[in-house]
Amino acid sequence: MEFISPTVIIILGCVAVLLFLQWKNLRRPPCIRGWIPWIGAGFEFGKTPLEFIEKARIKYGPVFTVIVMGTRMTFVTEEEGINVFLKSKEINFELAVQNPVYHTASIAKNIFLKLHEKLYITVKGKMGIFNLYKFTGQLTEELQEQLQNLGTHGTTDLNKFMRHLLYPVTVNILFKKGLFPTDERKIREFHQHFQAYDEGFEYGSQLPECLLRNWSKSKKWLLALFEKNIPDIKTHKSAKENYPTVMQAVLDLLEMEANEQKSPNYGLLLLWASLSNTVPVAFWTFAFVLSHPNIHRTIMEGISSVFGTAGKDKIKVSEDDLKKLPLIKWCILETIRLRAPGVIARKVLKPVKILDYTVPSGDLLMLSPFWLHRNPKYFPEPDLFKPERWKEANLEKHAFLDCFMAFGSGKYQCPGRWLALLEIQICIILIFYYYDCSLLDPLPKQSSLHLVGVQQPEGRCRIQFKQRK
Ligand code: HEM
Repeated sequence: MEFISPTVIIILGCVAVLLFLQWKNLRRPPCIRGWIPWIGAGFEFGKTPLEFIEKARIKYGPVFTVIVMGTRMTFVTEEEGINVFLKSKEINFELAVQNPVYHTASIAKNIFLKLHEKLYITVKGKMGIFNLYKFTGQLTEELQEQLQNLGTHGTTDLNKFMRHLLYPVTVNILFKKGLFPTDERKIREFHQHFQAYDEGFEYGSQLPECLLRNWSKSKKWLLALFEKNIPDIKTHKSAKENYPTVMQAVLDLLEMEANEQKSPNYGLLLLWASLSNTVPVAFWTFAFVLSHPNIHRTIMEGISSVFGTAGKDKIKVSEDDLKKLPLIKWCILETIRLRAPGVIARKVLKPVKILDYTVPSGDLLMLSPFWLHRNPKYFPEPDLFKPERWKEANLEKHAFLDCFMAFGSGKYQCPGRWLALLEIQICIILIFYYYDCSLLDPLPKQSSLHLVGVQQPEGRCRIQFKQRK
């Protein structure tokens, strides 16, 4: 009988260990690839993407990859993966969004990469916490102006109402006072095109424009609107406010960088970013408050104690007034927690290890704030609307609750977050100061059709309003 020499056994053992280690290192997360090449799991995923993610997590575990339209998306849903998403130097925001930016705003990838950081710093500075006070007076005035058109009483669709209020206010503040049309027909056109652009944004960010005719028409209409108005925005000096608007600061930077021809395209991006999430969040906050009578009553009492009971005169809202009404801010944040964006994305630059898996470079690493906010480990009783949980947050120091990720994370988290909160706070104060309101329909369901941005309502939701005496 022949024996294998001990040396050979040792060598074979070493080879086996090496192969095992290599296999372990290259072990990729479970992958859902569908059965049609390139399209991958596109059809299943596209039907209800939010539900798809949760079902996949239950079936495949905390890290899994989905192939959709040739793109590998690796989802992380638990601590270790989330830590990599938040802290690893091997993942990148700009490379993850350059493609969607190219498709939705026709900004070439090299221009986007060259200018992104400078533009981000400019926009963040203009809307940062220390400059916020500059917006308070103007927001209050613009909102009051819009509310005057509402009349003394009536019934209206809440979503439409929020659009009619916030489209003009946001455009006039971020771009130029008076830029939003006042003529009925033009207002209708703006609404129609912005809504079409917003609704098709997710498909528009992935598919060639020639496949989306109506969406493309609305995109061109909005670009033409900016093309026409850029010279005016640039030279406009407000009689009252003598500091440049956010868009004026962007235009100055583009001029310095010799990229003025892309001004309308950046105008379109700013317009979409400023409205697409803020309007539905205002809608949901209002609907949540009205469907919780105790909270509604406490808010009304708070507003009366700060501004008086009758609601006819124009009021001024100060930083101090806002501090006296913390429940309103908690309601907004609790709403954003419950209706948070479906996903945020980063590009993997070098392979990263998560649990026992290696996520290869080139993958999009995806985190779902929506599902993270529904994890009872981080948010007890996650499905309940509980504004009081925000008592725990150090909002004075501008910190949210741990694991609250609705505004993204890291270096490039949403630069408009403080402005969005301020705008909705003042909006709620003014509506409740002037009107008694009630819901005529049950709280609508949230649509699970979209992953980009916050969830939209599904079905109608009307309110009744009556001027307070
Ligand atoms: C409740 C309302 C809002 C929500 C939930 C929201 C959420 C987000 C999220 C999740 C991101 C991506 C961040 C990341 O991936 O880490 C983002 C980016 C951005 N947001 Fe917001 N946002 C809101 C309101 C606003 C407003 C009012 C503005 C402007 C006035 C704005 C301007 C932007 C811009 C310009 C970016 C891109 C930043 C970059 O390119 O680096 N957002 N937002």
